[in-house]
Amino acid sequence: MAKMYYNGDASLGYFEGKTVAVIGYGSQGHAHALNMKDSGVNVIIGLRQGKSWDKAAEDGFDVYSVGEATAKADVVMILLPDEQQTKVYNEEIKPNLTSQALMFAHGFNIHFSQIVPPSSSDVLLVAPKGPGHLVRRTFEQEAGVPALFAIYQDVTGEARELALAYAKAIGALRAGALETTFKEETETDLFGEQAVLCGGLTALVKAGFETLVEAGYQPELAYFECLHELKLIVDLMYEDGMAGMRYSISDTAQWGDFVTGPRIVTEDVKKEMKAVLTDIQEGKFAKGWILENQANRPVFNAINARESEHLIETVGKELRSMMPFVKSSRKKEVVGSGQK
Ligand SMILES: NC(=O)C1=CN([C@@H]2O[C@H](COP(=O)(O)OP(=O)(O)OC[C@H]3O[C@@H](n4cnc5c(N)ncnc54)[C@H](OP(=O)(O)O)[C@@H]3O)[C@@H](O)[C@H]2O)C=CC1
Ligand SMILES: CC[C@](O)(C(C)=O)C(=O)O
Repeated sequence: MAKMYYNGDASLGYFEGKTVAVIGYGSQGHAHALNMKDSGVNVIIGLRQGKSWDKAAEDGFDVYSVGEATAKADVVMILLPDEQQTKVYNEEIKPNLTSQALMFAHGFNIHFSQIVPPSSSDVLLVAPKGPGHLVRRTFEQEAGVPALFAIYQDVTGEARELALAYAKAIGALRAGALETTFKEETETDLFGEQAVLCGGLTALVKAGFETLVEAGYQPELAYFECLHELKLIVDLMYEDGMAGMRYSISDTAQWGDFVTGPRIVTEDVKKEMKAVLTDIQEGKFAKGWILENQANRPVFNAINARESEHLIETVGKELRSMMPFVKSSRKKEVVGSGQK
């Protein structure tokens, strides 16, 4: 088994007398900043004027422009949307860099050569394997979300100590961290979110919901069956693996799981997954996403509008409004682009 790193493998001593600038206060930004503050780290925030600025100030942080925060810090963690990082880096971060360590939560821009860092900075990533709002929520519950860390450039000889200290400060070492490379983190993260966690999952849920509704079943029932219960099933897998989930479900369900699952996710689906991975590895996906942003997101916006009007969303909104115990990260956090 690969070496895993836990709280005992890291020291927060790295941060003594140092300041960390968190650039961006969205999904990941607010979680890293608040968790680090609660861990005793001196954190400042770099932003443009707007909703996130107001929220970070309300949360008690000293907030500066991106350039000012960079200049004041020893460590700069870039938690801007991937597609905006290059411009902000070139215009506001780079001119203020002396020898600050430069950090990322995803390797996209370094791996695909959109950001070329100076040779004077340590360059590393700490990438939580979970949404930012859960990075914060689990931290508050004395738990954590696991993370990957990778060193791209180690000028000071302290980059690894920083990576582990940072992972500890945001609570990731309560769950465990694994060392990787920028290439491996970037390619696997893009694959996971496209093929399984976001793209694969939403397509599967929608297909199930549409199949039931088109066959004349009630949309509310289809929502409970294909979306709501998914969380309850995944919770069991999160707690005890697939065997744990299968322990809790009926034997009838387990038999259906065994004989029908492979009819849904066929060898053809796996073949397509391999093609998706190849597109990622060859930079085709990255190029498409970069160009889509340069064109002002015509395709992204069209699909986003269409998706938000899907029956599963309107029915789900209505049903969830009757379940006040269902936690919503959006109710508390209105900042960030919400695109990731
Ligand atoms: N979302 C997630 O859970 C995960 C994200 N990551 C990585 O973390 C990084 C951050 O992503 P995420 O947290 O989703 O981002 P969000 O879209 O949630 O937040 C982005 C933040 O950046 C600010 N911002 C945007 N543009 C600018 C700008 N031009 N100047 C200054 N501030 C700006 C936004 O402020 P404003 O309110 O002004 O728009 C907002 O505070 C990415 O590299 C992503 O890949 C990694 C793991 C999981
Ligand atoms: C699954 C999406 C993710 O990769 C994540 C929350 O880890 C992201 O980039 O947002």
